[in-house]
Amino acid sequence: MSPSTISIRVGILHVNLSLKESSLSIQRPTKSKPTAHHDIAHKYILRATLDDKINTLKVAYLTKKKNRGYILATLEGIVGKSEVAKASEWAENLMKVVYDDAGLKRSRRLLVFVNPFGGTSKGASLFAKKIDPVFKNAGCSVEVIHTTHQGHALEVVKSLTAEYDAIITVSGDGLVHEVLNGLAQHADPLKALATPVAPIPTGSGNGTSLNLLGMEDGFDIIVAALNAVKGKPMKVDLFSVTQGSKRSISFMSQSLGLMADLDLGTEHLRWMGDTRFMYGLLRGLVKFKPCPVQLSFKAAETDKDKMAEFVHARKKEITEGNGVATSSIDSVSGTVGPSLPPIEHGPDDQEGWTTFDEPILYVYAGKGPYVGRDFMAFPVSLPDDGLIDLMAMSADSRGDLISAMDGAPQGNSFWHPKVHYVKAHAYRIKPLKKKGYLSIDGEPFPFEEYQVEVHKGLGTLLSPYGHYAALFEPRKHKTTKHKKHSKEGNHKNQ
Ligand SMILES: Nc1ncnc2c1ncn2[C@@H]1O[C@H](COP(=O)(O)OP(=O)(O)OP(=O)(O)O)[C@@H](O)[C@H]1O
Repeated sequence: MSPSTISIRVGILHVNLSLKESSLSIQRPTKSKPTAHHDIAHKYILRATLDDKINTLKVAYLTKKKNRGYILATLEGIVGKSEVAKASEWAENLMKVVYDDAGLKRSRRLLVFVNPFGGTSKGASLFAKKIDPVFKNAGCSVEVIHTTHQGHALEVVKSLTAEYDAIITVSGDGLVHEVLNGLAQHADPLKALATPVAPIPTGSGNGTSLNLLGMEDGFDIIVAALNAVKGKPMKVDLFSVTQGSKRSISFMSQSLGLMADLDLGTEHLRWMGDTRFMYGLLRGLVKFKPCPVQLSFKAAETDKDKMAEFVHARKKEITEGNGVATSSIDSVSGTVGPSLPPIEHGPDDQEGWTTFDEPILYVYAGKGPYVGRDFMAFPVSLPDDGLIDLMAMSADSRGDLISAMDGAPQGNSFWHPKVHYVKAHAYRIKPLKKKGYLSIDGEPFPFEEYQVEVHKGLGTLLSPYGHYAALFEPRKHKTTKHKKHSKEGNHKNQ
């Protein structure tokens, strides 16, 4: 049987390391505190190695500092000569428990893109000082590319020949968008898109990290680095956005009207970090300009309560281990296929479409609950339901907008009666004026006619949980049930 406890000498202190069921207990007994110890949960352990040339055992792990988030910690100590074989076995056993038994591959091969100009331009130094040491201490092999221009990551990924366990982006959501489009343009796109992508949040829009890691850890670059090392592949739907003959991949959101203005119209305020989105919202409130577009969609579900109950049940199923949201690295990298799925809901598809015929303040569509830390726009979004969450706000009054934004970080806008929310297979936008902003995954696109449809499970992200981390509950009392779209005369069936 493998030894569960090993003793090392750190300076003049003797430290006992005991492997427990769900943690590693580090005991540093002193005269005054003979039972002093702290426990590290298995998920935070990066690696244990024994260097038998210098009889040294090293354990690398993450630990939480008060008011500072997580930091990388290492513990190194000398093993007695007679204990070297035991220490080697102990280290191997620890690696087996924290990687193999958890279905995780050790020492991942990572391709890392660092955008030196993302967010407040701290990506390169954060990578060198904080993120890379986590990868190295976890034993990962790391190939780093500092992007020199927009489209750089796309060009590299498009013609990748080597295989990686994951592609890591050190930037915001824009670089994830670029990488996914590069994978989609690869000669073998389905296999390429099975390579998991994991963001490390150093951009100004980091909604993907929030969705994967949750509100508490979503901006913690160390937790995001841990996700790169130990997260499990989670299949996610991707969208095809078609404008004329041009097809792009979107993974997160498309927005028009107020929600696009507050993002693209505040580019010059990047120094503000994500506070610029709040500034943009206030400016939009003052202007209160309707969005000149016609929206039509192919609905799958229009009942908000049913959506909330379904997402709640699905998360519970995954948390209790009955869901199948994640897979092992080996099983996803085996997927092969010749080309991207065809467009199914092109202009020839005319059956079952509904047109929204009220003046619209904004259209927001996407996947993943958070679009930023101030707005859980799609609280009932699921990674792989094969549907896009589509929201349109009626342009009735400023008061509606203010009340709809009340509780926006918790997803409460969803319940607002003027926020029309459907789960759709596809939707189309026809601009009614020449000028406007169209933001796709936070990137500017031509304000022209387009259509979006969903490809179930086409992309892969790394996730610690196997589901989006956002917390959102079905409402307890259904007192003021929202209007159902199809029955209220808001929409025309074509
Ligand atoms: N070296 C570079 N120089 C200029 N642009 C770059 C570079 N590397 C990547 N980009 C582009 O910068 C854009 C912003 O990236 P990203 O969203 O990841 O960061 P961000 O700071 O959150 O920006 P945004 O707020 O615009 O979303 C993306 O379009 C990306 O392709």
